[in-house]
Amino acid sequence: MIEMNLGTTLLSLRNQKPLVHNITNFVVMNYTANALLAVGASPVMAHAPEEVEEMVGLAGSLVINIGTLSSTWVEGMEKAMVAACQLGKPVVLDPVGAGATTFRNDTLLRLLAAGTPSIIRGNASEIMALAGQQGQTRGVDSTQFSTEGLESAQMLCRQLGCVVSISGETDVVVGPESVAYISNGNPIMTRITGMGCTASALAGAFAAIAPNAFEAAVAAAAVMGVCGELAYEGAHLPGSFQMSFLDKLSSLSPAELDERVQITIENNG
Ligand SMILES: Nc1ncnc2c1ncn2[C@@H]1O[C@H](COP(=O)(O)OP(=O)(O)OP(=O)(O)O)[C@@H](O)[C@H]1O
Ligand SMILES: Cc1ncsc1CCO
Ligand SMILES: [Mg+2]
Repeated sequence: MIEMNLGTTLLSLRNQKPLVHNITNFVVMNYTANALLAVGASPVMAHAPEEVEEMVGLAGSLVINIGTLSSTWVEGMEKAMVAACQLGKPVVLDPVGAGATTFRNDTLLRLLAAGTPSIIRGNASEIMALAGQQGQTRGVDSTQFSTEGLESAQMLCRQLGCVVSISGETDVVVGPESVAYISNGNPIMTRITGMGCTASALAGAFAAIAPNAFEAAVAAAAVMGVCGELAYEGAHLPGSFQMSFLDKLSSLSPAELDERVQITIENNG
């Protein structure tokens, strides 16, 4: 069974301060950059096709989030994906709204043809839609429980050769050998936009420094969940919770993470 020391991984992130190149959506850009800074990483947002290849060269990892697409952005995402894969840099793909529109579905096919992400992180509806299962995607919020996406995630993991992380009440992280269940967090996290996008950005930060993609995805889910719980202790409404969550990302100690994380790891298959 896999041994993981998440506190040490968090410490390593803060010591190494990886540069995370984000091509993400207009809704969450500012919050995501602040979350990456708060946890101890260094964010850069850059989507122009003219510069993404150079930026990927500087970064420790790339996060592609398809939340608010346009044709020019897709061109930038595709170029960045190719460059990251050529350079061996980890890529996190957040398939926001997968299954909702033809444009999103076609874009995801294009990106997956351009390269293989290290981690795909989405909610259950998105992961099920990406796997070709008839999910019930309406927009960007899930209509399914995370555990309902397990088979889809296992299929994507096998077919694409990447880690698949499904967020929700329990976060389910599917790797080639193991499946991790992380049951921290608070339901208020669904009342604020962009918590999933933040989870993907953190997965990018951890992917830049962790020994493997599975550990990176687990660390991101654990930090999200534990900080969600800590933030809720002092802030019960969405506005103050959002600010408190950033504070907890920066004040969370490695020991606190190890103490509070609720994780079960099983063999995959
Ligand atoms: N019911 C819940 N209880 C506890 N934590 C939750 C719950 N639902 C979601 N979370 C946590 O909230 C974060 C975001 O997950 P969610 O599934 O809402 O992402 P998402 O749908 O992609 O969000 P968005 O698209 O708004 O960014 C994750 O860290 C997840 O663990
Ligand atoms: C609300 C919303 N719409 C497109 S992207 C986004 C942010 C959460 O995914
Ligand atoms: Mg999302």
